[in-house]
Amino acid sequence: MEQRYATNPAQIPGMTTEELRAQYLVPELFVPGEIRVVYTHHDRIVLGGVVPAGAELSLPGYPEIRSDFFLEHREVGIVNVGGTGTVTADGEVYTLVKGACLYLGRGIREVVFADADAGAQFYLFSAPAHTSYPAALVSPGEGTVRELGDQLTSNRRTLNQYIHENGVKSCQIVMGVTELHPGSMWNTMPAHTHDRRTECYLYFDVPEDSRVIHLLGERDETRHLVVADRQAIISPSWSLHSGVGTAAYSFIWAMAGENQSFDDMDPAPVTDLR
Ligand SMILES: O=C(O)C(=O)C[C@H](O)C(=O)CO
Ligand SMILES: [Zn+2]
Repeated sequence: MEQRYATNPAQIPGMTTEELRAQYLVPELFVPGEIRVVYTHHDRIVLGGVVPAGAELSLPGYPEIRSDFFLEHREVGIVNVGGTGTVTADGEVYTLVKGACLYLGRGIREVVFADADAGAQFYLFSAPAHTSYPAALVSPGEGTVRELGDQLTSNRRTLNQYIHENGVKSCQIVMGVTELHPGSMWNTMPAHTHDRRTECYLYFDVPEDSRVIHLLGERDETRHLVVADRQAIISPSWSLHSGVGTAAYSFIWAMAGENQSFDDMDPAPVTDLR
């Protein structure tokens, strides 16, 4: 399991592009036939990518988390960004079409990923959990839907909240998917921070010849990362997180930390950005 230690905003001004990418970009989570996981010490989140590629892949209990099985002390949100696939949790089979979200709580011993048709690609966001909430599957578009932004400011988008205070219950995880409308490129602008939670984005459905320019850092000391399809970003609590694509795209956002209030944001007005 790759380890990413926690960082401090004072490190940002001295970092090269390569150093920024090494800390905050997760470039290759989706590898055929593999389960890849990255552990960030920001709120002890584990990000993962699972590509069964015709096989059955079982989630192991990694030595780094000193647990007999992965969900012994954790919970996980899973979104499929590929073809239809199945997740079997202690014998219960869940079928996830593209965009569906599955929550699995603390205590589930065995989690097995497989294709239903072909080409399933599961994204995992896991955080420490103090208790067990029931497993729940949400179909795409069946969470709490919010229409945000405006075509005039190139940020018209549909935000789907899946795991959240008024939806699927969890200990810490808040998770959903935002889809940019055709012709809209900006996400999360005006930007914000939430010093109480770490947030990670997984950009997907980014066309092969397009990129998302993702902004990070404090509002008066921003930097950018150039992000390709199915690459993830770790955004510490002190960092804003916003992006503009060279074409429309979607992204999975997921958070863990002090509270689960989606609207608990510290706004970063455009005119404050440097
Ligand atoms: O499109 C958006 O705006 C988002 O999806 C924002 C993220 O959900 C977020 O940053 C929540 O804190
Ligand atoms: Zn946010």
